[in-house]
Amino acid sequence: MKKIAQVIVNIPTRNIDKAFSYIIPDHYAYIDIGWRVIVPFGQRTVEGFIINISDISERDETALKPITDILDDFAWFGNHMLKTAEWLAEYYLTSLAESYRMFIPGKAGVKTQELYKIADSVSEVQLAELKEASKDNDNKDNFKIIEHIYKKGPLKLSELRKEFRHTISDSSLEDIIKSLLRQKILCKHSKIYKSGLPRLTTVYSLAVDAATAINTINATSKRKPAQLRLIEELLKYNSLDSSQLRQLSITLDTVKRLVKLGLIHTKQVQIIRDSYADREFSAPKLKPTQDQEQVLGQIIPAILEKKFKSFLLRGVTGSGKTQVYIEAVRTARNLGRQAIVLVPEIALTSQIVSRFKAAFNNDVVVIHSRLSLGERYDAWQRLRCNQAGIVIGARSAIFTPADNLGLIVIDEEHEFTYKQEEAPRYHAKEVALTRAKFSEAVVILGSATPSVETYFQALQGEHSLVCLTRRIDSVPLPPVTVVDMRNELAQGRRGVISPAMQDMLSETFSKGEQAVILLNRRGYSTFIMCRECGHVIKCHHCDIAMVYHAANTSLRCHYCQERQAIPDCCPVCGSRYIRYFGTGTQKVEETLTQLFPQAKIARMDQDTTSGKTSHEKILSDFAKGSYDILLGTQMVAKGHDIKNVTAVGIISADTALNLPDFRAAERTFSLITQAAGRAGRGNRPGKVVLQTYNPEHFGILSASTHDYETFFRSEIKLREQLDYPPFTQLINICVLSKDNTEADSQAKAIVAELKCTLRGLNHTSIIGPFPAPISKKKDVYRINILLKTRQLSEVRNRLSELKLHTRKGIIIDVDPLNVL
Ligand SMILES: Nc1ncnc2c1ncn2[C@@H]1O[C@H](COP(=O)(O)OP(=O)(O)OP(=O)(O)O)[C@@H](O)[C@H]1O
Ligand SMILES: [Zn+2]
Repeated sequence: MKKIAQVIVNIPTRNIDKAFSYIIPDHYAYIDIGWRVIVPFGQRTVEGFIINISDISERDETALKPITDILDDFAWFGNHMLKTAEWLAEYYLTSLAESYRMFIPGKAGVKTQELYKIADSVSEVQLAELKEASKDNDNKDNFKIIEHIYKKGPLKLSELRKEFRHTISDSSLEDIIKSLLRQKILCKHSKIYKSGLPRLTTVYSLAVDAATAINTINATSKRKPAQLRLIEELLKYNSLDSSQLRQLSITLDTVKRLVKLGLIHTKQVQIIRDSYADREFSAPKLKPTQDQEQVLGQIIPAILEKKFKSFLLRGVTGSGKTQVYIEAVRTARNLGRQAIVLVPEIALTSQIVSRFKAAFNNDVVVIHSRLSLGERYDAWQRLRCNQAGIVIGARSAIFTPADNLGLIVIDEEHEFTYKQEEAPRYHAKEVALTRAKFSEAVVILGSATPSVETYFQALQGEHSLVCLTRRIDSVPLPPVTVVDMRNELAQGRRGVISPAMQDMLSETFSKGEQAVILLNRRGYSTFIMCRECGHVIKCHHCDIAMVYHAANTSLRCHYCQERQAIPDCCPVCGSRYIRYFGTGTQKVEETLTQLFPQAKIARMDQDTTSGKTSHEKILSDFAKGSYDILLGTQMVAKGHDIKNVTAVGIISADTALNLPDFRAAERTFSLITQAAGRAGRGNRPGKVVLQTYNPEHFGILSASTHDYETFFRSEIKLREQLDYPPFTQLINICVLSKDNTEADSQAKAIVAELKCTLRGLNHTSIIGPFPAPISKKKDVYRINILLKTRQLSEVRNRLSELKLHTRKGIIIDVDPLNVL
């Protein structure tokens, strides 16, 4: 009997949020839940995912349309992937399509192309009439277009543009097409292509034994030498593909002739693209230390048990967490299970990639943003056909279609990059924990500075806490000297580099060692403020301070790229004391060059790393010793392990403290601790100088002693007092509109609705509406409503009934990390 499939159609429209039913035709009777299919949807043909199958009723048989095609010859979604996708939509209040498509390379398995064709209802007679009418001048162009489409068949707009580029302007062409569509002479026709499919190549091999081949050639052929050589090569290599043939200078003609004679046969095989395939990696084989053994002693049994369990691995900087991950992954692989390793950013973490590659070779697949769609598809394909079992990638790699997942590692779990700031606004840690539950896998969350929420959960017993409290070989953590910049100023020292930092640097260079200097800003001097009236020059579109760029002496908005000239005087009070404020990397670079003319400086910030490989290149050149100083923004503080770095200078530790965000202290603590942790990782002691205007701040004090526990105890008290996460959970609702009053009234209306919906719920409050800290972005006004609750799932259920997330101009962010 025929069956019905419930299909989620993969179109990113938020107001369609349910599955649709289609008939499974007899020739696809074998397809099942989790398959990707192609279905008609309204006027269109789209990709869909089967999430359920049921029996057919008589009524369905006539009312429903059939599935038209399939995309793969296997079920793309395993059972736990389907469950994870369903959970994702529910938890983050996004549409089903938005969450299922996360598991597809490029988020879609098909590409659609709009074509224009003559409507079926148009008859020859009508065409003749139109031709007649076109003699009248006004309609000449119309008929030219009709005639062309009639002759050529369905065409793309770009093809029409090209054809008529000399005779009809683009805008009138579009007008004419619109009018012909209205008159129903033309109609739209969408054609779909399967995208990101396996790449195939033809492989040639002998179809008969060599003697037969040679005899046949000798008997029939004129161009014997080339043909005989081909047979010889085939005997040597067994089979050859076209690129190998090219290398051997054997022409396709020669091959074809022998195919025709039936001496050679051809086969299509899939080529799997792997951009790391030819690269060599090496790393010393390390025997786990006693501390690592002790931690692994808890993790490995859990992996062997094939049951869900999560660990928080808190290990000070340089304690050898990577080696723990490697041993854990080895255990999962020995069981034949797969592992996903998440890192904050591939470009900044090439060292961890190299270590895994050195340990596991081609069993590792690296997913990064530079992969083409096809390469991404192939990476996943290698996993499916068991050519590889370990995936390393940034947050989206958590959606890797691995069917037999045994372990998920999240390195530097505190990093904010694990949260996606566009729909679906998921946090990779939450997805990982959920996926691991469904697949009975182990999760390791690793960090020297775990997020306050994760550590709290671990103390509550949600994760098993395992610790590495010492660096490898008990190398001491570097001592931190705190310089109070207020004192410096009081003593008339206005330089960006304090004498203490200068001394540390000269000593470092005199020993041939290297330094990292961190500055949490970019630009020359970041913003421009009037010293008399305090006015700050802001972007007209985004309500955020414009950033000064010395390279082209202009001001630029980092949100919308708008440029402005630098004013001579304050636009508000007219004062001429409109001065550069703040310090940027370029200015620090200038100062360093003056102080240490011999030192070679590598600057790493968003300006110098816009090229594709520049992050990796700068870091690897620095690691090789081509530079003395690595200077830059946050990115210089992360993940690298360079033994010759013995000094770390932190120029201004306070910038993050001033952000309008309850996590400001946490961000500052973790940034300083991570940066300081880059120093002295080899056998030479490290040193850190930390400049600050807030030396009493508990975040800065505890970072200066690498003291996570103390930081956590102070921070968690504040969170409890203010009722912030982890004691509550937040949902941010942002209302967007180009019209300020409209945004305002809509926000007020939503608050009224929320009050009604959430009535009677304890420990739940509605804060706002208030303008977002960045109250305007790209000319769109933004108003926030913040929900704070201890009953997230109930609040989510009620919001889901309100269907807020399907409305236009509303962004819902569950567990937001950033409400700017
Ligand atoms: N068992 C071992 N024996 C010898 N050296 C080791 C061992 N394990 C790790 N190391 C070395 O210790 C150094 C620090 O390790 P790793 O980079 O993994 O630290 P980490 O804990 O990830 O630090 P961070 O959090 O600062 O990134 C590396 O150079 C690594 O090669
Ligand atoms: Zn702007």
